[in-house]
Amino acid sequence: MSSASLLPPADAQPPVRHPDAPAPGEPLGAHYEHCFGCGPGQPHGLHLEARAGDGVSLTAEFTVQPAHQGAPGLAHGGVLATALDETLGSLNWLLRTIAVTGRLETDFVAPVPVGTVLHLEAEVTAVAGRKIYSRATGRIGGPEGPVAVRAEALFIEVKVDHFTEHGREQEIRAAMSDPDQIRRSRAFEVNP
Ligand SMILES: CCCCCCCC(=O)SCCNC(=O)CCNC(=O)[C@H](O)C(C)(C)COP(=O)(O)OP(=O)(O)OC[C@H]1O[C@@H](n2cnc3c(N)ncnc32)[C@H](O)[C@@H]1OP(=O)(O)O
Repeated sequence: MSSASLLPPADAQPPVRHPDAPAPGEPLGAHYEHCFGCGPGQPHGLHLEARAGDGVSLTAEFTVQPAHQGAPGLAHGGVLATALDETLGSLNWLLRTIAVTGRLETDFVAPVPVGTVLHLEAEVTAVAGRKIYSRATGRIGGPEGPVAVRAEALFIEVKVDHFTEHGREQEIRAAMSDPDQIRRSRAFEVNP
């Protein structure tokens, strides 16, 4: 049961897939080398890999590593919430909207053992002004496997200044000076 702030208002609109969004089945790639959710440069990160789906939806996979434990042999709940947050956040790339998580509500349905491949699917359900409503499900072992986690979220559209004003200067400078234009833009999720 989600809280009232996650219910789209009456004037909400269906999401619109950006014409330049990656085709269904295409990997989205990491948006930032050092992102804990998807970055290849984080040794203990989730290394979550997302692929575009139809409309404003996607699928993602995350393999639970020993570094992600909470209890012996079981994934930490906060790590699972991170996987959901990352998956839901990646949807905004299909809208080409820069947005951050305002609210994330998670149901932990079943424990997730280390070694599990968590198969996630997510979709944007509605957009109302700067507010983007979305939901995700994570299943154990395969896309049709048993449900382990579910989430609903509200992302809020922001300007790139959100990152440049609040982030630490040394990382901002490094990301800004990346010669790869797409990587540089995606670090801040800016429309390249
Ligand atoms: C590919 C990328 C993958 C990335 C995946 C990971 C994504 C993340 O984890 S992002 C990091 C975590 N999130 C953050 O750090 C965000 C921190 N929070 C903030 O910076 C601000 O609170 C921010 C930007 C969300 C909203 O502030 P601001 O821009 O001043 O907007 P504000 O006017 O307060 O709110 C706008 C609307 O959203 C609503 N809203 C804002 N926050 C919430 C909330 N927590 N719950 C419900 N509604 C909210 C407001 O009620 C308001 O609604 P309305 O327009 O109907 O009045």
